[in-house]
Amino acid sequence: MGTFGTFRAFPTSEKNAPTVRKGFQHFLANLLLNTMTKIAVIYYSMYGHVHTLAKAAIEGAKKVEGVTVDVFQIPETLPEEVLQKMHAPPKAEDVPVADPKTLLEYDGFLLGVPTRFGNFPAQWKTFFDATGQIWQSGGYHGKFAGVFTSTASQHGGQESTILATISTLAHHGIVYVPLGYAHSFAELTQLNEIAGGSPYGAGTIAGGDGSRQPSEIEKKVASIQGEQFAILVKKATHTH
Ligand SMILES: Cc1cc2nc3c(=O)[nH]c(=O)nc-3n(C[C@H](O)[C@H](O)[C@H](O)COP(=O)(O)O)c2cc1C
Repeated sequence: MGTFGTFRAFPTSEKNAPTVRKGFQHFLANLLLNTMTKIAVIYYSMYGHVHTLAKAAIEGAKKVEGVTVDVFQIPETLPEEVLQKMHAPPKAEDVPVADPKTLLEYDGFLLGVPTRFGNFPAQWKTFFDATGQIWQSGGYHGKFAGVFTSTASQHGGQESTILATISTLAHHGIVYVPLGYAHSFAELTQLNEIAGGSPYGAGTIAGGDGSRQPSEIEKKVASIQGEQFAILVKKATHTH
């Protein structure tokens, strides 16, 4: 290690060779990572529905070569006592909690946003409200975001919840990426069964008591959204 023909790239000795080798491997890994498109799937989920859609979106995004996908959850703002009264199960332990600064490293975000009165929840609002400094410095400017959602009822905010996020994205200069119909026409227009989702983004319908789980169609749409979002962000950010 350290020599290429007669050229000595690193002043290595037998003793420091392993350290130099490790450093070089680290350098190569970083170089590779910098050529990758980085996507973060960030969600808030009180009862697990949005988390399930997030997993499907991750699966879709991971199909795209040259893309890395990380997952984060939005910090809870409600006290444990209130969560218990709301019958909220414990949060996923294997998903790190998002910090606004962490997101600076990513090219695109897929946001999982369950509805609250057709709008986004206070947990998401609190997270966005802590991004003032990043907003001032334009830290998120030019990044991309897609949004998926969950509602209790069929018409309780599948579209409006996603539309409500757009003002925040606009202020940050984040480019909103809709799902559209091109790759999910059959799923979004079928009338054989009740399903969430719209051209604005994937969605699930949880039911009034939260007992309905994301259906196969809804998970498929979330996966399509993840994949198409990853393809677009990759195209937009790594053109060389
Ligand atoms: C305060 C509050 C307001 C809600 N508002 C609506 C609403 O306007 N429309 C609707 O369909 N569901 C509404 N819901 C139901 C949630 O959207 C539903 O519990 C959520 O989508 C489930 O996703 P999760 O399991 O990922 O938390 C509301 C729930 C709460 C707690």
